Amino acid sequence: MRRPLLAGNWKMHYGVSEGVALVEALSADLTDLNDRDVLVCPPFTLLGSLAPLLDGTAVALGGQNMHYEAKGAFTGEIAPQMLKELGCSYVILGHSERRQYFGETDELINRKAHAALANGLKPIVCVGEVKAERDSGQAESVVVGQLRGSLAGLSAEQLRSVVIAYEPVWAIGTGDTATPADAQAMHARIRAELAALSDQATADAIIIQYGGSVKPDNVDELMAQPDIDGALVGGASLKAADFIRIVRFK
Ligand SMILES: O=C[C@H](O)COP(=O)(O)O
Repeated sequence: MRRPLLAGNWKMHYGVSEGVALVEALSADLTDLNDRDVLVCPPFTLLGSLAPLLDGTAVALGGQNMHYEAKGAFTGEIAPQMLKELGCSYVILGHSERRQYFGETDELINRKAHAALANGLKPIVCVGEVKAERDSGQAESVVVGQLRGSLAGLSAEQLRSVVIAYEPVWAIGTGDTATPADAQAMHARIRAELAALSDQATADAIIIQYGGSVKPDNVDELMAQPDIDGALVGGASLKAADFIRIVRFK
């Protein structure tokens, strides 16, 4: 009943010509998808060039971050409606790189989540523990705390438009993936927490993506887990053939 969402987070990679070539390859191939959703989140500077190319295709467009205010003196920031105007339907919020390098807190991510929903953008709210937290047995409590903080004050109806991305930080860009069993266990814990924050029917409707070194050779096993509903893909989303294979998980 949940429709898988395969998303590519390009992070700070590619200029316009490389981005155009990548989305042309993706949209030319991914024409026959009727049981899954596909999303690319390029740098802000590419959105205006890529939006017209993706219009009418199966590939949706998203931002990698945004500010929660509608406008104002916030040098270097992007407002929700600026993403909407450029054709974005999703926005990644609270990616671990935003938390780690730019000091984003659950409280800030929560403000952004409310602003995204108020502006008709589906937030992909990222959570995940660092290695030391996993090694000391704190992974679940860290992730639950991030969920409670980032999703505070959202109604059940709003939660149905939220996507959660569980990304263990130690698995990002390292080639080290959580085992399918460990990932499934955390996804089930996340879903239980979503039910506690709303109700079971709402929790059962929410897409929970896994992220962290998802590749063509491990996607099938991850996607076979009952609570893994998609992937947030970094490195492997930069190559058309790899991302297409991930989207076409079996
Ligand atoms: O947003 C994507 C994640 O940070 C995963 O990145 P990765 O696939 O390069 O490990």
